[in-house]
Amino acid sequence: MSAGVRVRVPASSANLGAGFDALGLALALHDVIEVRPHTSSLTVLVSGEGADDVALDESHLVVRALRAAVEHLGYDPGGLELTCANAIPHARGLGSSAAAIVAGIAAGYGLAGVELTGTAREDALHLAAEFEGHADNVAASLLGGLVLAWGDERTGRFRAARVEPHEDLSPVAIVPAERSATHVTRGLLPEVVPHADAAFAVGRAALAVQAIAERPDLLLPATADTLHQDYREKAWPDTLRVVRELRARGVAAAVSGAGPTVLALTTGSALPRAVDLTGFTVIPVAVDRSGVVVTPLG
Ligand SMILES: Nc1ncnc2c1ncn2[C@@H]1O[C@H](COP(=O)(O)OP(=O)(O)OP(=O)(O)O)[C@@H](O)[C@H]1O
Ligand SMILES: N[C@@H](CCO)C(=O)O
Repeated sequence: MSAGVRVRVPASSANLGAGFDALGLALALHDVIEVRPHTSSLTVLVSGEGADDVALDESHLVVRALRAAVEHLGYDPGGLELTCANAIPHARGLGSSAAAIVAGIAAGYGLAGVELTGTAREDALHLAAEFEGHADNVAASLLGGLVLAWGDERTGRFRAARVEPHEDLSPVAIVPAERSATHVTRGLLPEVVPHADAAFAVGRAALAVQAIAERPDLLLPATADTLHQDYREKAWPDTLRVVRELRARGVAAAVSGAGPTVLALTTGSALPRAVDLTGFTVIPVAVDRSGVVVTPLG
């Protein structure tokens, strides 16, 4: 029987401008969970982010994802002790829910002795994306680097491709204290957008892949958006002010995921002092290139 597993999972920033629900970048800010066999059915201990407010029972997001994974694999892990050391801020647009889901699924695979490679990894991605509702953040947390995510209209399955980001890329997360729930700001989006806005977004999202992988000099035009940021402005007006002021000064800034964090994609230069960042915490954060890592406990 497995002595348990340790799982390290990265944060992520989705959209990256116009790549709504399609592009994601893994960030080197990690939650670490450990899962061990236990005599009682379930014990959950949480430290760090969310310690005061997440559920400590079967409804805990990591537990729900782990249960879904072992059920999918036909494995019964018995009683479990889960400890979570969380560093990813919750409800700020840094993919905390996706990281929790990927951590739970990876732990389930680890307990069942199934390596997250090949078709097992493809299955895990689909399972995680079904949980989250879209694949951009979960793909980044699973695979690391830059990810391009899509749903296959033939099979109904979520898929993702990984691209290696340029070595000079230096993301900066500009994180406000306020939270914003993704399901709330998704509710602010329109059913349809003008064709010209869709055409603009297609070009910029495609450009974003090239800029992040090969051409950091193109990051500013590559991170312009017409699909979601303005529609969500009333949820976080100060976030959009910061995005606009940074962009006006040549910094490739976009709303991170569903906000309210601002992601600046720099090549190491300092942020302009003229932009008022009062109330925000500035966190330079490297690209995570490895994705989720599962280690057996001895
Ligand atoms: N490590 C975790 N353990 C348990 N629950 C979590 C964890 N991380 C996130 N959650 C749950 O997910 C919620 C946040 O999810 P939400 O999708 O709104 O934001 P996010 O994932 O941080 O940001 P975004 O999706 O915009 O990148 C938290 O309020 C909490 O209920
Ligand atoms: N693409 C998602 C990312 C946040 O989960 C959104 O913007 O709603």
